[in-house]
Amino acid sequence: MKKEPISNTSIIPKGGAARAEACPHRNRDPRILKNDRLIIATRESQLALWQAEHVQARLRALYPQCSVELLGMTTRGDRILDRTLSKVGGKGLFVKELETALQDGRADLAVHSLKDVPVDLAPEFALSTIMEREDPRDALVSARYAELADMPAGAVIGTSSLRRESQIRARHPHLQVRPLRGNLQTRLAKLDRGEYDAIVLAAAGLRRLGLGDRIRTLLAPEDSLPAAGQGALGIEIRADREDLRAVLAPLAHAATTAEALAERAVSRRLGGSCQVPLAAYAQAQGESLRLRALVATPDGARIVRAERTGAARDAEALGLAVAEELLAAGAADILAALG
Ligand SMILES: NCc1[nH]cc(CCC(=O)O)c1CC(=O)O
Repeated sequence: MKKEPISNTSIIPKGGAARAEACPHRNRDPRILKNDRLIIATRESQLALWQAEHVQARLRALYPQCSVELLGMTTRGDRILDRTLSKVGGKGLFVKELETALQDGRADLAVHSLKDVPVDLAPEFALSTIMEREDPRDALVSARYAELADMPAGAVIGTSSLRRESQIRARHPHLQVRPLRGNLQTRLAKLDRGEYDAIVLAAAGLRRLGLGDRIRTLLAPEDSLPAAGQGALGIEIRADREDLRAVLAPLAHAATTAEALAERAVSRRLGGSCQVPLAAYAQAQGESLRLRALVATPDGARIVRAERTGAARDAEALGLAVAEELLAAGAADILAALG
């Protein structure tokens, strides 16, 4: 296999000189944080930077004495722009370089779109914190069409997500689905150049970048069930950094955490690779959690769905139960056929 060049990294200067004081917790408990400086590893796409800066701002507000800086990195997933990611190795592509920075101590935490975090991390890493979710739905972006149902036969719709593609093909078999890659700005530019009649993107990314006005329609979960973790941010640390768990605890969001645990349990049980059109979407309401999931063939000819409501505190068990139901209802055959 060809060896990729090692990542180019840079400390991104932000908002003046770093302060050098010690970094106590609000309670001034010196055990809480060993260092006076926290470094956040992040990809350098605009969306990744927005997300890392969001975490940086939250941490600075919680710990004003502490210097919180970003370490920007380019991952393999960012460098491979010409191929559909599911064909070249899947989700780990966006995470690995950031994990290397955690491993060798160049960074303390990594901020990810939770959707891009593999369900099974290596044992030396931990998903310590799941933050409040943005709108988890998919969005239709188009200058020409307000609804998928308005698009005429042969119209071209862009997405490189097997999950989106199979659901579109199932309901709108007369449309042409063409691959669409690149960061958000690149994808929008391709649409604006007329390479597509419409594209489908996560609403969360568009909103975060102030591009919410590009959304024509939010797709209902019945039409485009979201991916596990879509719209949520996850913070990854080295599993042995107990000191950081308490530091990050105030950033966790209980309802999103329950939703994400249920959704990720479905992906884990079903093998969660990008090769399989798989969607899992949970909605917490008080103590209860409604979970919907599906597995499809890439052409959308078969879609197996399952839905259950359970207790939010048993989120992972709910995810497993829904996964078992999918398998029994035919997902096992679909997964076997995809190899
Ligand atoms: N797969 C890329 C990716 N990872 C996270 C987001 C959007 C933000 C989110 O879902 O949190 C996107 C873009 C997209 O799906 O349109």
